[in-house]
Amino acid sequence: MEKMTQLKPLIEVSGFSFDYEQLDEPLISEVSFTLNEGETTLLMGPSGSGKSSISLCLNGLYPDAVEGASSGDIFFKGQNIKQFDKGQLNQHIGIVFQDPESQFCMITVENELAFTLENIQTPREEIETKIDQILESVEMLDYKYSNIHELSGGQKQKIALASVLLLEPELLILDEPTANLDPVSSLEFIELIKTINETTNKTVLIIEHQADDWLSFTDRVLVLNINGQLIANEEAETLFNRQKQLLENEGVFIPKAYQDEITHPSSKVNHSSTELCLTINNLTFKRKKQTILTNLNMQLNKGEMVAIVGENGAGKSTLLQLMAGILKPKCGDITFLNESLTKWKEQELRQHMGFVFQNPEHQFITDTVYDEVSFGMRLNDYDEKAIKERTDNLLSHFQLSNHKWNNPFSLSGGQKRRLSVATMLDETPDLLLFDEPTFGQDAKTTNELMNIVKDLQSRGTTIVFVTHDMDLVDLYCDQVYVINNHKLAFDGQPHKLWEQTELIKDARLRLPVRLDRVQKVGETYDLVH
Ligand SMILES: Nc1ncnc2c1ncn2[C@@H]1O[C@H](COP(=O)(O)OP(=O)(O)OP(=O)(O)O)[C@@H](O)[C@H]1O
Ligand SMILES: Nc1ncnc2c1ncn2[C@@H]1O[C@H](COP(=O)(O)OP(=O)(O)OP(=O)(O)O)[C@@H](O)[C@H]1O
Repeated sequence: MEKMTQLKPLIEVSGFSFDYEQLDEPLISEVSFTLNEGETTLLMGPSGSGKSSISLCLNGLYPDAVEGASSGDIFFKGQNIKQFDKGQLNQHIGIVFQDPESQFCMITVENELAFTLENIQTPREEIETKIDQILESVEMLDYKYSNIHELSGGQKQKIALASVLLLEPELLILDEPTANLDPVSSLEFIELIKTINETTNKTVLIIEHQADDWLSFTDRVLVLNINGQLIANEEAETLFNRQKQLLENEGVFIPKAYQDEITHPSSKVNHSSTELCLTINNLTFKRKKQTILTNLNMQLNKGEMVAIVGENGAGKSTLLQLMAGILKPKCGDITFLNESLTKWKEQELRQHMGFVFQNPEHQFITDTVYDEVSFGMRLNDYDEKAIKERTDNLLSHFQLSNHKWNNPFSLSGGQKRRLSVATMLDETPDLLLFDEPTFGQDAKTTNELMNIVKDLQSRGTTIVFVTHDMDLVDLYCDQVYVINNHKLAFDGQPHKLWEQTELIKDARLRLPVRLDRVQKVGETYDLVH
């Protein structure tokens, strides 16, 4: 891509440090870098390294909005950001937060977008057209009058982006923007950002754990390490070719095009028995008048690991909540361990079944990370010594020991996800339902999380997870279910699904990387096995 020959700095960060009062060590340590006008920069680093925090410092929201302090300087177009009025920088530097829910103020999609436009004094007669145009560009026009809180996770993410794009900021910061998008929406989203970057010369900063799909228009990659130091600031090609080991040690995902080996699922061990764990018979589910699922039948065996996949809004989370007994079907029946879900007592059901919500915050109920993990053990009357031992063990497994006494809401996105999983492991459940288990995780924590899940599976737990990550399905699952057009469109082993070209297209999925044609720097090779 042709970029401007004369690089003009938009943001200059100079010897910048930042710390939260709550943390023992400074989070960001004397970092310096420049974001030039029109450039696209990727910011990578392990979970908890401070990526979201530094991006909130760039638009002046932090340190004022939190109990924290900074030193060093940040300049926007040559002017120190301390000299800008509060709120003024927001119009120049737009952030799409990691958790899109946290940025909504209004109830409906239309009102949310109108509110944004009113705030920047858009003439009344232009508002409707601008809303329609932006919704069209993120393929959400059909949801203009919807209640935002009734949208699926991926749909919320698209509305959050639309809202920030309306501000026409000069710097667009996207914090893990595709984490909840289905594979095709994710590629389309990246294409949209690429077009915006190319046609409007907007500067873009993307925070992502998996860089693969962004590389075609990334100018530079910045990498923070867990001590908040900037350990890389260079072009992707040199970085991933020359610094692979360093990045791997930090837990950073190496893009597939730069990996020597692509993991093949041959090592998968099948732990499933022929005994049934959960059965769904003729399930049909509607929300208000909208049909979500029609006539679904499923049988999950004990010790099986299965994935539910499908496009955004297909009904995956709804299905998971039905399996957990959180939603009740009006038509059809769900049987868990040979007993209809309607007959289970709530407390007993929760002892046998774990549920990890799509948004981890929805399940936090205490004030400290330690209490959150030990909560279930207390309900089950464990003695204090056993509680302490098991809780400390889980915290260490999930790399949360340093945050033991912190408030769960103050954790980073990846840490919140790990905590939400840890809270479900106070006992070995018969069934563990996960909504997007690995989103927001770096390479190391993804591996560790999946190892913990595999270990549970080997002890007989049936694992069901909703995911948009086809590599995860390929590597770990015995069975995969595809929800498409309200129906169960596929039920079988992952390698059989990869043969269903039409369905993959129709359900907006993609092939796992080992089966995709991979562009390895300088050569093209076909990895179809
Ligand atoms: N408001 C806060 N108060 C105290 N500590 C915080 C607060 N927000 C974040 N932290 C801590 O700061 C560290 C960095 O968090 P941040 O969200 O910036 O990380 P990140 O690199 O974006 O992580 P992830 O990849 O998991 O999203 C974490 O250890 C987190 O617990
Ligand atoms: N609380 C709710 N009230 C009404 N409708 C809802 C509610 N939650 C979800 N929906 C709608 O139900 C449909 C299915 O949503 P669901 O969250 O199950 O989809 P999903 O497949 O998990 O999507 P994603 O991949 O985007 O998370 C969507 O069209 C959504 O708008």
